[in-house]
Order: sequence, then C-alpha cells, then structure tokens
Amino acid sequence: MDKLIIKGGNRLSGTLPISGAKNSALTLIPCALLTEEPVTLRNLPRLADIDGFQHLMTQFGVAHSIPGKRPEEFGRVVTQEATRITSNVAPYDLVRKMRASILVLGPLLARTGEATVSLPGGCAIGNRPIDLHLKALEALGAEIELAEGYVKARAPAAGLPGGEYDFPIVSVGATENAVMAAVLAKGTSRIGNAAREPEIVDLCRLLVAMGAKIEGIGSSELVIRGVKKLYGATYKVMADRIEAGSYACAAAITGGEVFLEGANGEEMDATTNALRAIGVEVEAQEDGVHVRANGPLKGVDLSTAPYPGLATDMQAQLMSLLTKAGGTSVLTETIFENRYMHVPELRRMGADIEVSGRTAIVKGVDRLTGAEVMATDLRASMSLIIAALAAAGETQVRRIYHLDRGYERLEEKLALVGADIERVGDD
Ligand SMILES: CC(=O)N[C@H]1[C@@H](OP(=O)(O)OP(=O)(O)OC[C@H]2O[C@@H](n3ccc(=O)[nH]c3=O)[C@H](O)[C@@H]2O)O[C@H](CO)[C@@H](O)[C@@H]1O
Ligand SMILES: C=C(OP(=O)(O)O)C(=O)O
Repeated sequence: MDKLIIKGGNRLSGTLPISGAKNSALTLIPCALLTEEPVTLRNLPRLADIDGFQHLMTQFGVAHSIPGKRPEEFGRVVTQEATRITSNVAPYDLVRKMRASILVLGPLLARTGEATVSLPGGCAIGNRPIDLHLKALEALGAEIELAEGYVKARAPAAGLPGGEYDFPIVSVGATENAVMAAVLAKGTSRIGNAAREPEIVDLCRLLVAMGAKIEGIGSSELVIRGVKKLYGATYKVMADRIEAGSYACAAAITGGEVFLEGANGEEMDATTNALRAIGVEVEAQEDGVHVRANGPLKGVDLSTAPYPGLATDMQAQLMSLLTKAGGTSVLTETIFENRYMHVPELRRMGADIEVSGRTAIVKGVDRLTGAEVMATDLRASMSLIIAALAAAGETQVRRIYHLDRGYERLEEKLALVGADIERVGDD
C-alpha cells in the first residue's frame, strides 16, 4: 500500500487544473444504460471510482471505447454503448467497493423492466441507507423486494407508469435514481424536495441532450415527461467543485495564492463564502477561481446543509484550515452521523478540536506538527494533507487508496504549485 510523505511549510503558488467531478461522472456514466446509442463523456477524471464504475457497466454488456488518439492527460473521453443489455444484475463484489453503484438501479429498471442490485452497505462516514431510492422508485410504479442482500426491482409489463414522490429529506443519490428511472416512464412524474446539487443539474442536462423532457432543472421540484426512446449524446462532465474547494483550503492554510483553472465559482458559492468569512480572498473568474490568503485567518461558525448550503464533502477540509485560524470555530455536520473521523488524526498533529455529537469546536493553534496519520475516508484524507502542508516537519499519510477514489493525480497537482509531497510504497 502506498503512503504520502509531505514536508510542510511551503507556500503554494501557481495554477492548479481542476478535474471533472467524481460525483457528477458517477451519475452520468449509468445514463448510457438508457439508450442503445453511444454516449460520449468528455472530461472524465482518472479515478479509482470511475474505473470501478466502468467495470461495473461492462457487467451489463456496455462496450467502452476511447474515440480518437489524444494523450490522456487530465481528463479522459470515453464512449459507452449499451446496444443490448446482457445482464441486469449488479453483484455484491462490484457494488461493495463503491456506494454509487446503486445508481444503476433506476436506469436498468427503466431500460429492461427489471434490475437486481446488491445492497451497498454502510461506510466510514455513516449508515447510508437506500430506503429513499426504493420509495421513490415504488412511487414511479416499480415493485421492490429485498432478498439475500439484494434489491430486486420490477416494472409492470408495459413499463414504469411514472408517478409523484416528495422526498422527506434531501437525497442526492435517490433524486438521481428517480430522475434516471422517470425519463423513460410511460407518463409524467413529479419529484418534490429534489436535491438541487450542481451534479443533479449536470445529470439533467445530459439526459435532456439525450432527448429527455425535464422541467424545473436546478429547482427542488422536477417534472419529467417520459419519452419512448433516448438517443446518444456527447457531454462534458462539470468541474469538480469539491476538488476545487479542497485545493482552495490547501492554498489558504499555506498563506498561498493559486488559480483553480476550470473551477466554476458559482457552483462553489457556499465554500467561497466560508473562505471569505475566514479571511481568504476568493475571486470567481470566467475560466476559474483565484484564491489568495494574505492576512490572518479568523475562526467562523459553519454548518453543512444540502445545496445551496455548505457541502458536507467540504467539512473536513475547512476544519483543517480552521485549526490555524484565530479564535474558536464551531462546525456542525448535519448530513452524515459519523463524519468526524479526521479529528483524532488532526489532534495527533497538534490541532485543538473537541467533538460533541454533531458539533466540533475548533480552537486555533499557532503551530501544527508533522506526524504519522491514517486516512479513514476520502475527504478525511484530504483534510490530513491540508494540515500536513502547514505543519512543521514531515507527515506520513497512510491508507491513501481513499484519496485515489476522488482526487486525480493529487501529488502531481500539489507539486505543481510548490508542495513538497511524495508517494512511496508503504512498509
Ligand atoms: C457519489 C455521490 O454523489 N456522493 C455524494 C452524495 O452521496 P449520497 O447520494 O449517498 O448522499 P445522500 O444525499 O443520499 O445522503 C444525504 C442523507 O440522506 C440519508 N439517506 C439517503 C438515501 C436514503 O435512501 N436514505 C437516507 O436516509 C443519508 O444517510 C444522508 O444522511 O451526496 C452526499 C451529500 O451531499 C455527498 O456527501 C456524497 O459525496
Ligand atoms: C462521500 C463521498 O463520496 P461517496 O458518496 O462516493 O462515498 C465524497 O465524495 O465525499
């Protein structure tokens, strides 16, 4: 297993390219199941999760090709073609490694009338049930059965009729599954209290490019008129707002100045507002976001919330930044029940953080020190790297396979802006 060795203290400066969004790509890829025509995605990030999802897609008979010959630098172009679905079963072995695999349920059901998908199970950040995915699909007319660790979903012989569902709480994944199932339904569907995350907008835009009829895109009420058939399309995956926010925190904690090339300022408004409140200068430009930390960092109170609120996927990284901010900060995590796994590791680096239930109280310290730490999940891993960049001495981050799920060429990008970071084989 690899580990990262980071020597802290370098001020980050320069241009940092932002990749395609993992969480968008993971819902755009299964859209290829909805049509027999080729769907080409541009700007796909090179990530373990994307490779894993593409592997899952081959299970259903989806063919992949890379059109043209271009160097695979940042961002890939991949065409998927599901001329014929050869299986509608997603087995445990492929699903357990990646929770987002549940996103094949809606499209498989819509295209073939049946889908059998392994229950994904919990993960480090929380329990993460899928009850809302199933309730929404039932409301659209599916029959659902749970047996032997699998979800078996079936549509009536004539296809899903479509229907109405109001989510009791906002769920990104369940909204995505419902939208992907509704686009090929016989009738019209209405999804209330839908998630409004930019990744959902990206999903709807691809589906519209494929011929879907969706109203209310970007709002919490989606009305979807089912169509008989969807067509092929070519679509560019949006920039990763969480990757961009993570690197903004990394630059800020070093007192640095970076240009996040390709980032979309509007989509990361809540993060940029938090950074500004902390005392970091952030300017959204047409082709990216400029970040400059030029003065003392101030403690703030932050609470995560569904979009347009502050993303839970940014909580750990902002907490790292706040360990060096003056005064006391209070962070409240409202989305996942166990998303403070980074706290004990940050404490090992000298941070002063107390957790009580959903709240973390962070008292700024003058100095963080390098230590051997363990990554526990994707964003927790990034928070340790952010702290390491500002810590005195050397930090070793183990279990970095979590990072490879969501940060494309992390050490290359950070080195590009001056970080002293190296990936070595673990002993
Ligand atoms: C691949 C992907 O896009 N992952 C993102 C997606 O995850 P994901 O789609 O899994 O997250 P959800 O929005 O569904 O989860 C929000 C909350 O709803 C709960 N819930 C969800 C579904 C359900 O059927 N029942 C239920 O109770 C969850 O446990 C959680 O407490 O949105 C999260 C919230 O922004 C992000 O942190 C993840 O990075
Ligand atoms: C929690 C995350 O991802 P996933 O839903 O894929 O586990 C994340 O991206 O921070």
